Amino acid sequence: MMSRLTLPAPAKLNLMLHILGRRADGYHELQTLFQFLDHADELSFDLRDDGQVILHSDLKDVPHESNLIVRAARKLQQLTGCPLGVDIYLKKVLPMGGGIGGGSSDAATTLLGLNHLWQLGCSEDQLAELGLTLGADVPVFVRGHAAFAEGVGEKLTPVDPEEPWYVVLVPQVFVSTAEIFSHPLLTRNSPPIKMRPVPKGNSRNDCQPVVEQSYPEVRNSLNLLGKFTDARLTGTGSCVFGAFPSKAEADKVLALLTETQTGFVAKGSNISMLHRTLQGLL
Ligand SMILES: C[C@](O)(CO)[C@H](O)COP(=O)(O)OP(=O)(O)OC[C@H]1O[C@@H](n2ccc(N)nc2=O)[C@H](O)[C@@H]1O
Ligand SMILES: Nc1ncnc2c1ncn2[C@@H]1O[C@H](COP(=O)(O)OP(=O)(O)OP(=O)(O)O)[C@@H](O)[C@H]1O
Repeated sequence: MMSRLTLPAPAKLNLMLHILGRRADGYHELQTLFQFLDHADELSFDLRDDGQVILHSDLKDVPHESNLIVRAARKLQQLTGCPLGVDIYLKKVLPMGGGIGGGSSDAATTLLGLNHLWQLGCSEDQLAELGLTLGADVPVFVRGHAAFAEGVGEKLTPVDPEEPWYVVLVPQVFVSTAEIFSHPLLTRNSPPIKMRPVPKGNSRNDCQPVVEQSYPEVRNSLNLLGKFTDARLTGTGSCVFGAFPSKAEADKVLALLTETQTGFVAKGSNISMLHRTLQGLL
């Protein structure tokens, strides 16, 4: 009998995000740079032999069957014909609708975790392809390496940017990704850039102007963090981040902002916590 498997589902940042155009199906062509954070949800998997997938979580707003964790597990059963089931326990740490990819990361951790628990032997390519059907951000979490992404986010080139400490502020608003991508004023015609070398400094997120305009809380957080360092939106928000050379400096800045802001400090990492944990199991 295999014991319980516990794995992290870390957050990501989009260090830059350019929108190049819109495809016929409404999805947008992007260029973005993904890096992981050492800050994560935690998922535990207990094997069941009756084929049932049961998620135990305190997430009240997401119905069981539409949770990306359950959807990922079911898709994996369908792909492989696996007769086994699982009890999954979710400890939610990452803010939802924050642009740090919590739901997508949970899905990826479920795919890799169940591939291990159910001993399916699926390749990373297969899991990344399946992941893309769950969300544009899932493949990078399946791969687990910081990357330039093109296409809708699925064409990944691994890269190794610096790994600073980040202050991430979490404005208390929910930003809908679909709403931002359908905004009439969104920039959709950025020229493609050369993805190498890794662009440094003054890069931008094309979603930021429309998000700032629609959500004054986000603009406020950007202004506050911007007093200390270059501050930017991740994904479609609401979270904003800034880099610092040490944990001590990041902690100091967060402490100065805690009166009005919610946030956390986390190290950037080019190999995701999930993959570091899985490597430790082998
Ligand atoms: C903004 C990013 O977080 C950057 O990493 C991702 O591109 C969004 O990834 P995600 O949350 O996994 O997005 P999905 O769940 O696939 O899509 C949510 C909605 O965002 C829009 N969407 C998303 C990704 C993309 N490249 N173009 C889009 O237009 C679509 O309207 C879609 O209905
Ligand atoms: N396991 C899950 N955790 C969080 N959200 C989930 C989960 N499953 C489904 N969802 C749904 O997905 C929505 C987006 O959640 P998520 O936390 O991934 O947002 P996000 O950080 O903005 O993601 P992204 O950066 O990919 O745009 C939630 O509002 C919720 O309805």
